[in-house]
Amino acid sequence: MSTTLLPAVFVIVGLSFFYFLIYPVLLSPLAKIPNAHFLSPLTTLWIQWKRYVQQEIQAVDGAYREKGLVVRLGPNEIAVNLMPGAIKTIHGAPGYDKTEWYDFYANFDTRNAFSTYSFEDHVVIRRRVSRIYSKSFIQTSPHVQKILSTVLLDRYLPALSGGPQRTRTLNALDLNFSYGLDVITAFVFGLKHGSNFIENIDEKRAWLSVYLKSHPPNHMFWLLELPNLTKWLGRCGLPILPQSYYEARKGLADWAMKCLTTAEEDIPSQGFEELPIGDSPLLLGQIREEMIAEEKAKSTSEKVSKEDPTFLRSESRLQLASECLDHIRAVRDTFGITYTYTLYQLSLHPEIQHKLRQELLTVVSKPKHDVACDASATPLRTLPQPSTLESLPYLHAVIKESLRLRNTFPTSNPRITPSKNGNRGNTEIGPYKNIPAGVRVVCFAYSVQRNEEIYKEATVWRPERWIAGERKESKEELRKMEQWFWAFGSGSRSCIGRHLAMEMLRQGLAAIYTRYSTHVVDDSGFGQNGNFVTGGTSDSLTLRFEALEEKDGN
Ligand code: HEM
Repeated sequence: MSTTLLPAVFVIVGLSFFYFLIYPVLLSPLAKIPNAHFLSPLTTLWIQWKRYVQQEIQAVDGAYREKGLVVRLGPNEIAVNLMPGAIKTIHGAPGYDKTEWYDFYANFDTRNAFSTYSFEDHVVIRRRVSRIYSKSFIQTSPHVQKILSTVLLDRYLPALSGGPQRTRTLNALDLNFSYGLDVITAFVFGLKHGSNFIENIDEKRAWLSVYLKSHPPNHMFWLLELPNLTKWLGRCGLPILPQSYYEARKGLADWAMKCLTTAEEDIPSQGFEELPIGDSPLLLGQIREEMIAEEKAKSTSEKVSKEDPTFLRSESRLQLASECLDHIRAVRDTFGITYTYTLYQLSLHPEIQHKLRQELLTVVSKPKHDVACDASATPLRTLPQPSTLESLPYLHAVIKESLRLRNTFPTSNPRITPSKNGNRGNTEIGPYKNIPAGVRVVCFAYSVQRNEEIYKEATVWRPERWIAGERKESKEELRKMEQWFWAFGSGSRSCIGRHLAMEMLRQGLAAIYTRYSTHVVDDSGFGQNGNFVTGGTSDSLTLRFEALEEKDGN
């Protein structure tokens, strides 16, 4: 080597040594944070490997237990399990933006509320839909009530009907996926254009199979963690993802666009809520009207008219479709699993099931002769009042406890520390100060809601912990439990569908437990492997539904 090059080599080696070793290990503000693994300050290899083998939550949860509630996962990444301050700031304060991790959730290559990066862009999209997801709308809209009563009373209960034997054994997970999807697709497109997966089982199987191929569990690591590398390798002829993934994504997008177009054609000029009750495409119609108003405000042309379905510029239509499909995905990935988990726990705890039934029967009269024993009987046409169900403490406790232990958001939903508004380098997370901009932060509801200091016997499903007069916990302990409850996230990017989800959970449980008792037949396919049930083809929970006798539960 020429001697003139030697100094340059020394400088490069020295700088590399400083940049890759001395700075991250000793000088970075993150160096004060305990390392989840000894490699963490140097490389992301350890945590990325855990993600690759689908052990991320277990690895991070283990690190919290050993090292404390804030741990360092990589040179520029930390995990936080500190409520309420730290997590509610990370998931709530402006500036904690999203990253390319969310690119996967952009449908039609177009961002929606969930996948927008910045707080500012998100506010605009979220504002469009907040009215129809508000609690008052969900609980009073005749359209929502009609959707729920159609799906529950005309489809779900008949599916449980055991005929003269009065008993039916079935895969509850499968049925509950259909319940969630039938409700949300009707909420998005109207009953007329939504799915009827409960009754059309083959159609449901085909849809779920396409869905799973478009969210391939064994390839999610590449899609979420390394989206750019994955794309680039694909372009270079080294595809990581199977061809079936691309076909399924296209299939799902085509399905959503077809539903959207046919539902849109039915929207009358007076407005989407003028359609027959239940047929109104609430989500699609609401976003569309908001977008049209926004475009009208921007447009100089007088031709702007909502009667013209081609009015929305193509990019707005893609945004509309992207949003609609995202809400369907959000339900597919959460609701059916949480609801099934609730039925599972109630089936494992007959005494709690009995208490719940007694409470429900104080406000809902037990149907004397209905679909529970005779599918041809005229079903009851109405559901209990939403506000009445909401006031039942035992029902509330059962749901809350189930959401605590299986809220089914098994992903890290990362955010980055802010770089704007003079915050550069001044971010504080728990006891750690001067956290630089652009640090990736992950938090898991799994760990938040299993903190033994907050929830006694945290891994035990015990609804009583939430009930005044029945709990062992003091008022102060209850206040803390409420503070740490994080099933729907927090801040402006928290779950927009929480009131709909709660309504579906309450009405679903009331419909079942005033008519049936449930019993576990086979739970070997339901989350027994320590991982989350994400609805793979082999996941199942077989329950037996036994119609109640006249004397039962009273
Ligand atoms: C048990 C049921 C559900 C659970 C546990 C749940 C949980 C969550 C959580 C934790 C988030 C926040 C993610 C983050 O911080 O990045 C979220 C976001 C979201 N959820 Fe839910 N969810 C449920 C049901 C629903 C339902 C029924 C809908 C819609 C109809 C829905 C629609 C959404 C949407 C659109 C977002 C993104 C919101 C935004 O970015 O503004 N979810 N959900």
